[in-house]
Amino acid sequence: MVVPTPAPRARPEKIQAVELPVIDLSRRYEAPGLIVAACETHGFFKVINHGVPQEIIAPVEEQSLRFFNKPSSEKLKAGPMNPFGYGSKNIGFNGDIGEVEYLLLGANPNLFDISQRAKNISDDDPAKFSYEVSEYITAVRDLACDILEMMAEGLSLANASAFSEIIRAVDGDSVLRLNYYPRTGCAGDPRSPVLFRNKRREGVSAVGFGEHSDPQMLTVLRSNGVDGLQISLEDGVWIPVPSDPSAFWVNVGDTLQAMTNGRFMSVRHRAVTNPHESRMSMVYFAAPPLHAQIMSPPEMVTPQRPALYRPFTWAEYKSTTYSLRLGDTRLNLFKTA
Ligand SMILES: C=C1C[C@]23C[C@@]1(O)CC[C@H]2[C@@]12CC[C@H](O)[C@@](C)(C(=O)O1)[C@H]2[C@@H]3C(=O)O
Ligand SMILES: O=C(O)CCC(=O)C(=O)O
Ligand SMILES: [Fe+2]
Repeated sequence: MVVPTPAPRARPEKIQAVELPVIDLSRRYEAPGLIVAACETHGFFKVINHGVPQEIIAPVEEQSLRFFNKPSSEKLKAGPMNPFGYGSKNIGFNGDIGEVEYLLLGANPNLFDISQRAKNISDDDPAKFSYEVSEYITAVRDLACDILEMMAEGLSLANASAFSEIIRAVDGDSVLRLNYYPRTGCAGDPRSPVLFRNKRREGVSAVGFGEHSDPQMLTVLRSNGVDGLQISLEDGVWIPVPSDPSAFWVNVGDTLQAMTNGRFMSVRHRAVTNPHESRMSMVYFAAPPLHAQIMSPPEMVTPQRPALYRPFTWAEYKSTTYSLRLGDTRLNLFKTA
């Protein structure tokens, strides 16, 4: 007789409002120290006065929203997601699902994926859209590199470009992800993976993008003024991240955790939907080239703090990531002991 495995019981979870670190990048003298502190305690912070003009952000956000509002048959022309393109509900290739639609685009200006895809994303002027996306990617990449340089300064590294030069490499593997979370209008949809009551505003919420850490070095995220991102510093406790369209939220990825020998933490996070408004996020993942060796600068490893992870290439880390589930803690597989 086959004994059915009981369905796993949902872990009780708690929502906890916490004040999150805010770094004013116009206060250049204090930013490096504050960024390092935020990366050690939260792996996450908001940047204001970041210098990315609204004129660069708005066209990409508007065109992307227009794309997500198209009928499914049109959107599918920008797919399948392999490895880039349009995807709906399926996240990765190992059975993860969420209440999310997305466009995953290669963000290396030298291997520019968007120029080929733009015609299936923007029908009014694909060349213009491709140009606008490339402007956005350049701006957020420069912002990511500035932040990485401030991190190196805050950590007193001899090489101030130790982190940023990897992201600036001509063959970098960075990615732009445009996520669209329809409002949870379809309560009772049997495909919704997790549904729970939203206590703050009566209604039902679903998990749009499940709990995970980002595998790359640094993530630079903005959303369209609708809340939904949450971070977790403690198992089962979720901290809501208020949306601020004038700012960017930045998080440490697994690769930077490894390069700082565990001093910075790659924060676990997720995105939830709400019954009132749809949400869109634009997420830039700053990644090394495939062949890059991920190892700590010498100052990060001391007799008191021996190497926590063995050296590995980004190609090795990426293929491990893609062989696992979204929520898996893949960096543990690279520990020295
Ligand atoms: C289930 C998966 C989707 C993902 C690759 C993975 O196997 C595990 C990590 C996922 C993630 C999370 C951050 C980024 O959104 C992403 C593009 C990445 O690099 O790792 C996604 C991957 C994806 O959606 O393909
Ligand atoms: O949409 C969001 O706010 C989070 C998305 C995310 O974590 C991701 O794309 O990796
Ligand atoms: Fe993420």
